[in-house]
Amino acid sequence: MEYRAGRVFLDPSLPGLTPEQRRGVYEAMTAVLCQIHRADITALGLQDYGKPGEYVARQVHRWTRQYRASETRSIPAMERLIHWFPQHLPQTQRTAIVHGDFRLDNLVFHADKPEVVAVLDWELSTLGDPLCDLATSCLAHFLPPDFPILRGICVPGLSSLGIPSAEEVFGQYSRVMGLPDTANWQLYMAFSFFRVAAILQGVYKRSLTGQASSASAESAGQLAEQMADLAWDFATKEGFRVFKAMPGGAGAGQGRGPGPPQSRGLSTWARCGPSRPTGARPFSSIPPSPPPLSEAALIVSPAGLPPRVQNLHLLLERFLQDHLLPQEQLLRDHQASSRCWSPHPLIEELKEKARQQGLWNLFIPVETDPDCRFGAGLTNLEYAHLCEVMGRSVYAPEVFNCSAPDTGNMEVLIRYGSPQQQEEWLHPLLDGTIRSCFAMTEPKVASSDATNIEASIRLEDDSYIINGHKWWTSGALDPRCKLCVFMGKTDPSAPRHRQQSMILVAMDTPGVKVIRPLSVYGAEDPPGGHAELLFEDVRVPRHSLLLGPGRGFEIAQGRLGPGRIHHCMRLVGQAERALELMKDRVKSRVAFGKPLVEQGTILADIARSRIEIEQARLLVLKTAHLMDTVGNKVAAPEIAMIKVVCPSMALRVIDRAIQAFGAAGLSNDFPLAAFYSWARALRLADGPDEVHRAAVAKMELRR
Ligand SMILES: Cc1cc2nc3c(=O)[nH]c(=O)nc-3n(C[C@H](O)[C@H](O)[C@H](O)COP(=O)(O)OP(=O)(O)OC[C@H]3O[C@@H](n4cnc5c(N)ncnc54)[C@H](O)[C@@H]3O)c2cc1C
Repeated sequence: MEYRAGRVFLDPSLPGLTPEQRRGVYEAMTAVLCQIHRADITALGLQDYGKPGEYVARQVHRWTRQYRASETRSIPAMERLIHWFPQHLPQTQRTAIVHGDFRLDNLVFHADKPEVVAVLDWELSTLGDPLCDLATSCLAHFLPPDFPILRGICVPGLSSLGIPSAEEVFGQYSRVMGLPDTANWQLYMAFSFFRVAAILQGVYKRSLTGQASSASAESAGQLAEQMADLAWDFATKEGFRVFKAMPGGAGAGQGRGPGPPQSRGLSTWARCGPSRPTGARPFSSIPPSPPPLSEAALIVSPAGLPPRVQNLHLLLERFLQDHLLPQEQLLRDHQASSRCWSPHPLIEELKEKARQQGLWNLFIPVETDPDCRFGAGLTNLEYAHLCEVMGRSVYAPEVFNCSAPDTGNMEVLIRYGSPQQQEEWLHPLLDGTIRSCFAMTEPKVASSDATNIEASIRLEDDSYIINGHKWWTSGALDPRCKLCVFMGKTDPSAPRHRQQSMILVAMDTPGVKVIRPLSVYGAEDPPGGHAELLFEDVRVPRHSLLLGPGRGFEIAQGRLGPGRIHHCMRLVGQAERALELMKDRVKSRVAFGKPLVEQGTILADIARSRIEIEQARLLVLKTAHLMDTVGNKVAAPEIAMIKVVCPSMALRVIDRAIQAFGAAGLSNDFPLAAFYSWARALRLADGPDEVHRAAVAKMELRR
């Protein structure tokens, strides 16, 4: 050993470096690992440095033993892994010097150049399978930034930071080492996380016996389970790869066989990095009718989500718990104060925090944004679980830049906006620096039938002149609202569904007048509100029209599908929170000599609520799954069904919670009253129940 001066990077996201410098650092890391693995053991006289061969098998055995010795309860994923590994050991293993703990913070870098000058911490080094080191070097790729024992870089948009994805790291390694491929890398990731889980379980056991005492030691038990789940997720992907490679395996494709039946992990992996193979999710070749739902295809619990999404789920839950729910009363009080029409500064602070954690623009479906240019590349099904968490607080969607009507407007701009429209409006919306509204409904006509809309959009020279009377334009009163997506008629003589167009109107254009805020059960929902607006000879440039004249319905269809399901996902979350509040309340209040929870009617109400939430959630998840696999058009019956089911379900659950709370349930001291009025509004907003039921019946009769 010798003294070497240089830099040690403790934060793997490498703050303060440019994307090129970050890439350079990660490439140097893999390059030095190749150098270590190339070392000639015999020439160095290190033949006895460890046992040759069977390294992974021995390691699995060793960590299984360690785990068993510190087991405090059964961790299902550990049991599955212990059974799985011996049957899936690598067929061929090279032997090299293995560092044993090869991580970025164990390297010293040159002061100016992306070059490793020293490798530290060799205490676990031995002879073994070098791919284990490579997998260890990629652990951070699958952990969130605030993971307690190892800072992670599992955030959306990793490639924009310049950091190569784990897949790219494995690719670089196999190129430099001249290996044919490292197709079984997921096995090595599974092993690495298995080892981390076993270590954490050991820490947890020591905390129980008083040998290790800190808050993080106590939480190690929970983390051990999470790591085991992550390991199992990689194991299932590896199992699926082997299954596909077996004669008849891939072609059979029926989800039956020795491997797990779904490739969800593979597609998730493909979406994580910039090198997502084109055609990995063949949307265009999807059959037109819904395929049978296999058990694994429909992930009904967050525990079944791919690791990256599980992490987002965990981060969201923690964010709500730590930062948002404790501040809700403050925000409610602000909304009831005389300053209510100015957004509370806390919201902007929380937005910044959420953004730093990668909890930002998660709503954009991978189908709309296959290269993850704007969002996190989640499927609707994955987002359903995350959006449900956001539904727990009425303030959450805005904090994560996932709130209506901005989400619908952003999706419209991604799908149909010209580069100029995207530059002007989409980017500030994605950044959360402005907000927007959507003006379709009019007071003078029954707007549940959008063909009734009377507002006019008339071409004059190089401008469109807009005239119309709108109401219930949500969000229009927010001082940050700069854009209105306006629906009106460009050609009243065209066929019924070709008369309407959508056009982008800057809110400060002369002629846009706010008449008043409308109220829902007396509440004006500041600072966005629901505005009655007058558009009088509003002149906007010709290029503000979206997609083209007469294409308003086409855009509305693209806009409303995802928007509707997002409302439903959030309503499931609202209902969950209402039930949770109800359970806490009835355990702590005593009436007529016993806790309320012991009253039969209360028990029946709790049971009814649980049953109804589960039913609604399953239908929401099925709808999301269909949207992912067969598209919004084929999923139209389910989209209409959930739009009817969820608001009514939430209303019943929230109403029972309010009843159990007594008068307090109606007050501003709890979120229940706001939940109730919003759920009620959603029986109308985005189309009344009757219209959706009529659509379901029509489609049913056509079947
Ligand atoms: C809180 C809130 C926020 C909103 N935000 C927006 C927004 O941001 N932008 C926007 O443009 N609009 C918004 N809306 C308006 C909403 O979309 C409309 O209220 C809705 O489409 C119904 O239109 P309407 O109010 O004109 O009702 P109408 O069309 O007059 O219908 C009235 C009733 O008639 C019945 N009905 C209608 N059709 C049928 C049928 N086929 N069969 C049987 N019965 C039927 C239903 O009971 C319906 O509720 C919002 C509404 C609310 C409450």
